[in-house]
This record gives sequence, structure tokens and C-alpha cells, in this order.
Amino acid sequence: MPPDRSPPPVHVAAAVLRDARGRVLLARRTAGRDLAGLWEFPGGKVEPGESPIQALERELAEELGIRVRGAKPLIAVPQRYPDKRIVLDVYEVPAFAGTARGLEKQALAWAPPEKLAAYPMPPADRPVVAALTAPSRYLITPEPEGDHVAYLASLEKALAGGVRRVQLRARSLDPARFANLAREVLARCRVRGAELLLNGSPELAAALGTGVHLRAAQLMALSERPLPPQLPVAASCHDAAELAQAERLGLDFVVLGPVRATESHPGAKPLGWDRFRALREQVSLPIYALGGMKPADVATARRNGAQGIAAIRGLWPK
Ligand SMILES: Nc1nc2c([nH]c(=O)n2[C@@H]2O[C@H](COP(=O)(O)OP(=O)(O)OP(=O)(O)O)[C@@H](O)[C@H]2O)c(=O)[nH]1
Repeated sequence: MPPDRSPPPVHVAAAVLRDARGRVLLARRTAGRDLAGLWEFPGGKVEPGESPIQALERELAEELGIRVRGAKPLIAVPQRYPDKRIVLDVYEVPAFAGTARGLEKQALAWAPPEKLAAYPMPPADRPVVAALTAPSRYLITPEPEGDHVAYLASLEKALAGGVRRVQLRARSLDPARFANLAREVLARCRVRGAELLLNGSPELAAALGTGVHLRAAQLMALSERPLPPQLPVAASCHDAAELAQAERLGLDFVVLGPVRATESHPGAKPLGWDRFRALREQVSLPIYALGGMKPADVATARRNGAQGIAAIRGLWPK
């Protein structure tokens, strides 16, 4: 790959501010600025010599007339725009003093989290909305062995531990056995309100009303999204072409990897976090980091623009 000669990214700090009802504050970009008319999280560029939190304190005082009390990192999204690259570094602000007002004549809206996706926003904000509303862990099931009693008990344990997004991956099973196992897994996911995606099987997914997780070769062979919008569609990606295809087809999220070397795919060359970010910034899809990931890696994944982690061994209870 040729060296990247593009200018360094502009560092932008932005805040998730909530009211007493849990609604999130959005501000509308005013006419004459780039991306005018789109809704965004309040904030702005980090000036030389400032930390991102100092930039937030300054911007929120200038734009909204409030004083920030504390800030906790949510996600830092690297994003390439036609004219520049940014890193949108977003913080949850648990408390603030004062009443937020649009001091720069910008419109403000308090949006319930589940309505955020309906606001037109810049591309960098899509992963932020996903970080606020969708799970940070994506469990990929290991190959089932023997009878399914122990396997389903492990699944229930993972769900009891808070896993809310599951991919059933069982390539050793024939279609009839896979469908039977899918019904068992679906019943357990429904009890916990967890989302289920079936690896490689759009027809069965449509029949059962689950999502589908496409293999990379399936993704590249499709010309349209294989399921209606209410059923989630995800895919496995390894490079820029696969990510671009996933975005073109309107997929809900993808996994990208391997970020680290992993026992399940010993031959695959790890991307590392630098390459992960370089790929991440070319699309605005939510992306889980895959390959050698454990729950303790969620914070690192978020710092590199990921939705969180996807894992087999790292998320499957022993
Ligand atoms: N504050 C904020 N900026 C965002 C968000 N999403 C996003 O892409 N950006 C981009 O990050 C940059 C923020 O810089 P800024 O808000 O200080 O922009 P500005 O008006 O001073 O300068 P500019 O409009 O000339 O770039 C803009 O390019 C903006 O489009 C967001 O959610 N909040």
C-alpha cells in the first residue's frame, strides 16, 4: 500500500448532553458552514494547546451558555470527508450547570435516543448514534459439538451476562440441523430481548424473522440488501472494497478484522488498530473490531472508532 500523504485529521470534540428525561441534545448547523442544515452533537474543533475536554468546556460555554461538569469518553470516530479528515471525539457529559440555549442562532432539539437515527446528520455521527443505542459486544457462537444442552446453557449464560447481539455461526451443520438449532437459539434470545443474526442464511432468516450475517463472498455477490429494513443485515469485512459494498447495500453494521492474531483464523494477517482506523474513516457504518478481542478491549475499540468488539472465544462463557 502507498504511504498516506493526506493531511492529519482535524480533532473535533463533541458532547452527549441529556435532559432529565434522558433525551439527547442536538444542534443544527447554521447556513454558510460546511454540512449546513444537518444536526450534530454540540462541540467544535480542538485548538492548539487544548485538551479535548478543555475544547468542550470552551465550545459549550460559547455555543450553549452552559458549564460542563465532568466528561467520559464515548467514541472517537475517524472520518474522511471530500475536503478533509476529522476525528469526532465524543464524550458523555453526565451533568452541566445552566440552561442550554442556541447562542449562535442554531436550532436545538432534545431527541429521545431511539429517535436520533431519524435526524439527518453528518457521516461521522452515525457510529456515534450506534454507540449510544446498540450493543458494544457482538457474540459469534462457536461451532456446536455433540448434543446441544451444554451449548444452549452457555448461550443462556452469555445472555444473562448482558450480551444482546448474537450471530449463530454453525458451518458444520446441514441446513435442517442448522434450522433446528436456530429455532432453539432464537427462543432464548427473544426471552432476553437480544437480536439474533444467522450466519449465511438470508432465506431462513426471512422465514424466522431474524437478521442475517453475510460472509464476505456473499456480500460481494449481492446487488441489494437481502432482507427488509426491520430485519438487521450485517457482514464480515476485511478490506476497503468489502466495507464500501456493505455501505452501498445499506447494511446495519459490519465486523472488520482480524485486528489481532486469533486462534480461529491462524493464517490471517492482523490489521492492527492503525489500519483499522484507516479503513474505518472511509465509511460511516458502525463497525465491530474482530480478532483476538475480549470484553476488556471495548474501551480501546471505542477509542479507535469501533462500535465495540465481536468475538467467539472472548464472549463465550466457559
Ligand atoms: N461539533 C460537531 N462537529 C461535527 C459533528 N459531526 C461532524 O462531522 N462534525 C464536523 O466537525 C467539524 C467541526 O468543526 P466546527 O463545528 O468547529 O466547525 P466550524 O464551523 O468552526 O468550521 P467549519 O464549518 O469551517 O469546518 C466540522 O467540519 C463538522 O462538519 C458533530 O456531531 N459535532
